[in-house]
Amino acid sequence: MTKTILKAHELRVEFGGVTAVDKVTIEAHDNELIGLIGPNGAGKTTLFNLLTGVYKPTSGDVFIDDHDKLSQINQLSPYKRSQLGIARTFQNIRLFKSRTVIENVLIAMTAKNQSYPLQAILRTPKFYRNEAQNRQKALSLLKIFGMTGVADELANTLPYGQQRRLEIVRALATKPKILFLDEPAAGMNPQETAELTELIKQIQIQFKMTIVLIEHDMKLVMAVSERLYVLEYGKVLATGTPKEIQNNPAVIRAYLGEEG
Ligand SMILES: Nc1ncnc2c1ncn2[C@@H]1O[C@H](COP(=O)(O)OP(=O)(O)OP(=O)(O)O)[C@@H](O)[C@H]1O
Repeated sequence: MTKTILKAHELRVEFGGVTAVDKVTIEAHDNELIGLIGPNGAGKTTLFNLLTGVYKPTSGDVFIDDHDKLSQINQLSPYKRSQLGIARTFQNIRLFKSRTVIENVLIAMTAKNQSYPLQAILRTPKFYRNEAQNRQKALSLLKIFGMTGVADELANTLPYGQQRRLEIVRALATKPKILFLDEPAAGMNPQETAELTELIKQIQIQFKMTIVLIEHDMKLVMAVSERLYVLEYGKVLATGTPKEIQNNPAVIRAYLGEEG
């Protein structure tokens, strides 16, 4: 039986007079890769912000799996949601640019552990033990992504494609059960996009997590998604497999305009 990991029920948010997300109901299952597509301004990023806690809904609910039952998380902060297993990357890269690659991963790992700052201040033996273990864990994560060679480089010296890759590694370092990727291919060249496509497939196989992906690059999104939701004017216009969506006349019209 497929287990629901994340659910939005009739989710709605208004900014002034604009309803950016309008009664959206979606579901993501265990180990499923969901693509979220739609024309510019359709409400994709706003929906991500509602699901990850940046915005609170005007109405409707967000649920996440918590020990095998769905728990309503409408009022939880992004930090609390990350403790429940939600991680994300952003459209604009948000790395600690003047920190090294491995420091970026370590910061993400320890951010979830509330007792860590106290251990760090007191410099307990446990702190040193954890430090060494975390470094090892960070290095093995970086190894999976072919980044051990740059572990001690400053994040802002990496080429663009690798910075995006590091953002994903950093999100994975929090051991999420659901990963939100907001336009991970934005600004990438075709070679980097092809590498990213393989990377996303590999993450899903190796980490067995639920992934929700916003992406404008149709080749990428169609290659990796098992199921798609199409948003238009803040509403769900269609849902289905990539093949069903590509052949859906309403979706084709939404992308091409009335004459399409
Ligand atoms: N904080 C905000 N205040 C006011 N309006 C907003 C805010 N955030 C988003 N909007 C509006 O909500 C609508 C949906 O925007 P959103 O950025 O979610 O779309 P999108 O599908 O992610 O677009 P894109 O593909 O261009 O990134 C737009 O009309 C946008 O102008």
